[in-house]
Amino acid sequence: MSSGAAIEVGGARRTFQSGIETIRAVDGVDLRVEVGTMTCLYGASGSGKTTLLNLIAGLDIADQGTVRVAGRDLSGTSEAERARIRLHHIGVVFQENNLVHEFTALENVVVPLLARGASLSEARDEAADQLARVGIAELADRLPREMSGGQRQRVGIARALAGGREVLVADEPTGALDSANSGALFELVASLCHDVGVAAVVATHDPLGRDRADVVWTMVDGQLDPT
Ligand SMILES: Nc1ncnc2c1ncn2[C@@H]1O[C@H](COP(=O)(O)OP(=O)(O)OP(=O)(O)O)[C@@H](O)[C@H]1O
Repeated sequence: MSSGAAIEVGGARRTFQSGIETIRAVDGVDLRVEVGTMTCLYGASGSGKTTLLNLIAGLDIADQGTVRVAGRDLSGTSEAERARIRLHHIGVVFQENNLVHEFTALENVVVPLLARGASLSEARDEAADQLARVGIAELADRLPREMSGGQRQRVGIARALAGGREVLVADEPTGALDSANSGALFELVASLCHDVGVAAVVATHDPLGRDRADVVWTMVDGQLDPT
């Protein structure tokens, strides 16, 4: 397995203007996430976790500093270019899994593979492999509403990593799960990092996530404190 940094954030700042108030949501963050490791961002509500994850996922751009993900510098890139980088390298999972309700588990995972140019049969084969990797091969033909919250999040992770994306960005992925399902989901993310070489950064309030992570940072007022 290769080593090195999958994510390198240097001196990143993101401010928001709210009336006359300037909010420093991310205030000079340096963060390095190695290939094959899980990093947990812990911290109170409003401390800046989502804003930082959005910078790493290329959903937003830093006002200052650099954000390099999978060897690409996201600063100064257009939205279209960042969408292309996400399609190939960065999978994103949210608290609400954003699955397409009318599609089966397999079809949800097929979608990004088709967008990357795979044929339908290649995409179906790979999607089945991805579902097996997250432990729900037998649920391939179920609709999201026919699955538990934990199973739906597993489909979300399979979709996020489909096509060999090497970086996983997860924002409160267990926010809607009970503790048994949360523990199992964090365990899955850790094993994808350690066994497959994914680099994951996970924002959570859940101590179970902190327990599974290789590296834990606490975010306070837009800054990172080592834990
Ligand atoms: N688009 C925006 N416009 C103005 N302020 C924003 C915007 N996005 C975030 N903020 C502010 O930036 C700060 C950090 O918010 P952020 O959502 O990153 O925190 P968080 O740690 O993810 O919180 P939570 O755990 O509740 O999701 C907060 O003060 C928030 O109100």
